[in-house]
Amino acid sequence: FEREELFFRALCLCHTVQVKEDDNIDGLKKAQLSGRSCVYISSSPDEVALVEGIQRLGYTYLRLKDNFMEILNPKNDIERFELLEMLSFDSVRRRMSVIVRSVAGDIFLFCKGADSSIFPRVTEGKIDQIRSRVERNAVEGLRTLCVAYKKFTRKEYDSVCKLLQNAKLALHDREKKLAEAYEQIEKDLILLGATAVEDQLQEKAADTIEALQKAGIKVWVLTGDKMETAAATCYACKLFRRNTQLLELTTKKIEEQSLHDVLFDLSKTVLKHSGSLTRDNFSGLSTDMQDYGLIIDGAALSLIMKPREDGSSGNYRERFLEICRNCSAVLCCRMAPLQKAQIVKLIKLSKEHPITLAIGDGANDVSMILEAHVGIGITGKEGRQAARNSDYAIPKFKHLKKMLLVHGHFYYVRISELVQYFFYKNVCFIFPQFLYQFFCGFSQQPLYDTAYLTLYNISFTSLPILLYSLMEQHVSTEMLKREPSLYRDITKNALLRWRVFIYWTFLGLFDAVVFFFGAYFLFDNTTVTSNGQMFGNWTFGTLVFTVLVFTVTLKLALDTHYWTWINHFVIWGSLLFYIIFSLLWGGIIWPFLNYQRMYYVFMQMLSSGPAWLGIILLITVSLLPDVLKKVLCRQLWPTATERTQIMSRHCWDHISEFTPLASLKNPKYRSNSPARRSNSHSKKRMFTHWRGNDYSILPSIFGYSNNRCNSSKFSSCCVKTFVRLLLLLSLVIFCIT
Ligand SMILES: Nc1ncnc2c1ncn2[C@@H]1O[C@H](COP(=O)(O)OP(=O)(O)OP(=O)(O)O)[C@@H](O)[C@H]1O
Ligand SMILES: [Mg+2]
Repeated sequence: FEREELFFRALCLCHTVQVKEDDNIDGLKKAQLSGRSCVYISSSPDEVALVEGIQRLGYTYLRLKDNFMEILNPKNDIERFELLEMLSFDSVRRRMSVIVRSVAGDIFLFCKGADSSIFPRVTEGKIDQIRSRVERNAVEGLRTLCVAYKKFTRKEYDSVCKLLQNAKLALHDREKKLAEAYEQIEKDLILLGATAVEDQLQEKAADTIEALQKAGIKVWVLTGDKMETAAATCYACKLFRRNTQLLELTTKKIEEQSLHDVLFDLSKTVLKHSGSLTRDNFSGLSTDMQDYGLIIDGAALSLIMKPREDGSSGNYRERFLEICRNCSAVLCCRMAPLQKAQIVKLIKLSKEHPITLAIGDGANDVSMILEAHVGIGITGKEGRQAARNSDYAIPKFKHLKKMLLVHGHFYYVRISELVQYFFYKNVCFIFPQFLYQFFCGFSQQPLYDTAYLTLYNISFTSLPILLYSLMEQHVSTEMLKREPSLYRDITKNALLRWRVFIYWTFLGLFDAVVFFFGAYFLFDNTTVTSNGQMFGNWTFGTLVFTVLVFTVTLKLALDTHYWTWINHFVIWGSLLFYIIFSLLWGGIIWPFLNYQRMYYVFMQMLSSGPAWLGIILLITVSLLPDVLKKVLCRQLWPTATERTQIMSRHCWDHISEFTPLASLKNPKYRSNSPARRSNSHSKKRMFTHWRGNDYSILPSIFGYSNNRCNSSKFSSCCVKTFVRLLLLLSLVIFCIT
């Protein structure tokens, strides 16, 4: 064969592609019948691309059967090669080889792999020409591979066989021995040529990365690819921009200067510009500063990680991390899979202890996916290995945006409310019992009836928070997607800090004190109902419990922004259920109870005017501090999310004037919008379905809101009507009593 012909045969034979044989037509027939349309599958998309590409030049890989690889050449002859050995690909060696025997009896080794691993092994061929071509292709962002071959004599092949056999049968260090054998076999090659394959970015990759950066997430790219290719990809996905100054920490640089000097120079450069301003460490870039992008390769990384003789490797690592902290993006190229994991670990254990997320699609990403706090696998062309080892699997990279910025945000808010609300409602529940035992000296008797004790957490107050933790959307999905910076409001565990936790606990204690002493003073002054009956201890407990159930449920109603009919059903339903249960529990003589302590207690309590007044006043007083705090904080120090909430109501408010609002493009809103628009014309007001009561309802109830009241049609009206009714009722009762 000529070298050129050998090159094509090498591409046809040196791969792990399988031919999919469906419809009972094997590759051969299919190729002959229907103009060569075989379906190729492989875990490496590059190989599929190469085999398909070579097909266009007239060489069709047909199949591998009984250890014979068949190819159809441009003259329509079928050539058969016996596959003798396969030296499979791995990401450390970065190359693979096959040893085949032609019909004429010639034995060839075909090897293909990364330029960095092929060039040191070739001794012949147009080396310089091909090298410069490969460089040029890589700069354009193409994935390049080099192809080389070697011919074995019979004797040479026998010794190769023996070498491989020994390595394969070794009981100890088999991996190492195999690697050594491969190293010996794949040398003194003759360079045949190089290939370049375009690796297109997935759709919206650039958009996703931009959004992640705006959200304050620092993006690092870890790849096995060549530096030039990887840098071009980073430009294409806007990780590097035109004004990004690239800093290189590569083997080439380290060969010129020592590692120590390179690190020193780089840290001097990055610190010079950042000056006294401290960057937000691992959580993003500031726009007003010079942007730096760091490029580091695998060899340089292993030098940094290598412990020095004096045992002071920590020094280099720290300096490296210091440089990374001051760069807006970091690109790690020519990384072996374990190095990817090493990097993740290094960041994870750095002094800020940032939360790491690794996302990848190939088998070489598995180790870093396992190492990171959150591992995400993309199911795609490179098989399912990454997805199978991940915490979450997604079909496309672009889904990461919605997953983190929308669902991640929602679930964080939901979970944090769930956890703290649970503490809160149980503090409210338990603390009055302590007060009761302490002040009233009833060490044996509980404050609440057994049924109330049992049902408080499992039915009276369980469903509303459950629903909240599944459905709450404090801002709309569209808004979160459009404004990635809202994610910064919840970074660094903002909603589960000690400060917030202590606030909730204090709120619980305050409410408990209000319930108990409120009821206590009420009982001190009014111990007799209108018909002359005395109030007892059980009535006292029932009163406290009623206030408790209403307060904690209404507190959640006030926190809910996203109102659907299910929320209404569950929240008002829970309260209704409590009332109906209490009426039945005390209103009927239950045959299965030996004694009935609660008989007629609830009804008796409701028949007393002061009890009604007490209940309403206590609920209002216990809800008030939280409402006031929220209203004040919203007005004085609003977070970005709160500003968006306020803004979005304004948008709806003036929608008749500014109709082209982005969210109107969303079909969800579009379907509603005509009705809404006509509504807005008549009332000059726009109602939104969600964004129920973000504590601007309450100012509007009390008449001091500067936002025109335009909250959710149903929910806000319900809440407002409810509060107004309560106020009215308490006034009436107050007058009567
Ligand atoms: N099937 C293959 N045969 C020969 N060489 C390959 C093959 N696949 C990849 N290579 C070479 O080995 C290098 C490292 O591959 P590896 O799979 O570790 O990373 P990658 O695919 O380049 O990038 P990423 O880490 O983003 O998946 C590649 O850049 C390429 O040059
Ligand atoms: Mg790969």
